[in-house]
Amino acid sequence: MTTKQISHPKSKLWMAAIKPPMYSVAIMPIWIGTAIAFAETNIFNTTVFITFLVAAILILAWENMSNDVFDSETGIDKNKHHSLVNLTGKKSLIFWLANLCLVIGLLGILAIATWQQDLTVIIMVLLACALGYMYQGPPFRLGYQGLGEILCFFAFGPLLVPAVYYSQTQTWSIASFAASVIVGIITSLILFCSHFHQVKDDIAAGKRSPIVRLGTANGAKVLVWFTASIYPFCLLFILLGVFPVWTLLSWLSLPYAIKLCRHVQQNHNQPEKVSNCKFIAVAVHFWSCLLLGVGFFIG
Ligand SMILES: C/C(=C\COP(=O)(O)OP(=O)(O)O)CCC[C@H](C)CCC[C@H](C)CCCC(C)C
Ligand SMILES: O=C(O)C1=CC(=O)c2ccccc2C1=O
Repeated sequence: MTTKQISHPKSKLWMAAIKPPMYSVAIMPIWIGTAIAFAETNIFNTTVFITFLVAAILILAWENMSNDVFDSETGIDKNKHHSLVNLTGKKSLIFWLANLCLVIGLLGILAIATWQQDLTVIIMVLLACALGYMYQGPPFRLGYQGLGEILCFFAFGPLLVPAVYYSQTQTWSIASFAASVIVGIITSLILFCSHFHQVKDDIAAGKRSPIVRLGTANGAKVLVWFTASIYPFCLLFILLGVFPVWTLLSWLSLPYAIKLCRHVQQNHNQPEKVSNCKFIAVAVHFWSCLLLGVGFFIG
């Protein structure tokens, strides 16, 4: 009985620390880049697809583990019980595990570059990783200046999606750049949502997140505009003939987008209630990206 009572919250903390749903932000750009490549060229290289997928998951694991390590140094995570460093008490173990994930992930991308005899993909992924480091690592810590969303947009959007397309085809595509704008915006929205419940801790640690800068009420308004923007963007790309009409399927994610905006508007200043909004944003990301890729496939 006692073991059960203690072990349940502990396992919940571990799940919160590992955050499995968050890994869809690494998977979906690979899906979309590959779907566009297949739709436009009929090329699908399974080995490259699986290698990129596993590498992306490992690189995101590095980003998240090293985030807990770097945040433990600034004191911002002192109340975050689900930080891997706080959970294990072993900062250097987490640091080296993170680096191991990064090295294996980058070796996967290097393998793709070697098969292709072309450094383009590894250079683009290295640039994305550099942005990921600058978000949280010393001496930059740009996330503390409120610049994380811009880095996130470029890393997961215009760097990653065209890199995936290139890994399949060794050419460029306007559609992959257009799709990368949508993927970049939705991924940055997840990061934006993750700040609403942390205002107090962020201010105490000197982190000027966008929500600290704007206030939670204005942040909720900005969220609505950016969330809404992805749907007209999709329509615009269809009207311009860049996307097939079937990509309108991504509009089926609208109920999640509406749920997200309503939830944040109602609870923006109540940390316990708003804290789950980043997972609603993950659902918007998942469904809109999945259906966008399906639209390319059918189209
Ligand atoms: C670690 C990230 C957010 C956590 O932020 P925060 O410290 O506010 O959260 P906690 O409260 O949980 O401490 C994500 C940061 C994203 C970053 C700006 C860009 C990452 C780039 C990737 C490493 C590139 C990935 C490429 C790959 C998938 C091939
Ligand atoms: O823990 C988080 O809050 C986030 C983790 C993460 O990997 C990620 C990736 C891309 C955008 C946002 C986020 C997070 O917010």
